[in-house]
Amino acid sequence: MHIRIGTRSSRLAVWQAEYIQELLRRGNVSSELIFIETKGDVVLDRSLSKIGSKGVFTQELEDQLHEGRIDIAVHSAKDLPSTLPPGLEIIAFTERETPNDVLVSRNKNLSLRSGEPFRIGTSSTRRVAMLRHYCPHITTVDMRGNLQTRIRKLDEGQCDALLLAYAGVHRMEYDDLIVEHLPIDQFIPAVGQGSVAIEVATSLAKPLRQTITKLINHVPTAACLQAERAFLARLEGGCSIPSFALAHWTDERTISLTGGLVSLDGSELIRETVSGTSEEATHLGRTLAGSILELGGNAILQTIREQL
Ligand SMILES: NCc1[nH]cc(CCC(=O)O)c1CC(=O)O
Repeated sequence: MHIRIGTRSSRLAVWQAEYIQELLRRGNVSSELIFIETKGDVVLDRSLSKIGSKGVFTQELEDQLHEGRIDIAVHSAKDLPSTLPPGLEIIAFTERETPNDVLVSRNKNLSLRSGEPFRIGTSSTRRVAMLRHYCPHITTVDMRGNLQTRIRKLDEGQCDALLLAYAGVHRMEYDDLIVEHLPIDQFIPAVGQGSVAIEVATSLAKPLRQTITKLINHVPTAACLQAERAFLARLEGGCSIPSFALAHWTDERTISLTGGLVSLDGSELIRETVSGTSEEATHLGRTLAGSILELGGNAILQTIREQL
């Protein structure tokens, strides 16, 4: 068995693809990497919400899946839209890395808790809105590009710190630059943060599919992501809306899902927690989205759509 893996060529994408190669190798499955550029890699002068929220980092890989030039596409689960195009599906999610966000800086004394004003580089609508909500003394600077590019911009003095997913910072071995771990009960991450997803064409041969799922899929993570992604799908939002959700799997096969929405100006933050069995994961996500929309989420989304 040999698998052609499609991946973007940023260092984080390659780390993820090589991690998948290693999981396959443990099951004696050989593989090769095929590098594919996406719009998100090429267009760096516009914010993601302006390029068009859906599939910015996934479209070109999906085209290659459809054409049968690659067997699987590897993505950060966070970058995958909540609804996939017809003919494609996700068959595995890797075990999730610690999901929180971290503050990255050359200045060890910086802290969001101190109340001191400083500038944070980020292009995430969620992070900007959450900072406005929890830390109004902070200024944000719009900043696109992969991790290496952002750290270069930090070093050039375009900002004093970056707000990033721990998963990516750790995988790129920038742990030394972490000056603060953000509290997970306030700064709830984006749906899927910290897990790697495997996307395939629904036509992929069954034995291949079963082997991949067996070697790569982490059942508790997959159940959590199913709940989180159902939440996101119901909000019909990609990365351009400031939504957040994180599910926890407890040993009794129970999932607890916390998530919500924050208005772009940070003035309103709506969040709720629901729990149920892992079999009801999709239902949990939809239920959470329903109550968030009712509790004021509809109005927040309406305002955002008018501004985009
Ligand atoms: N939006 C880009 C992106 N997609 C996945 C990660 C980090 C790794 C992960 O969450 O799997 C990042 C960078 C970041 O948000 O800091």
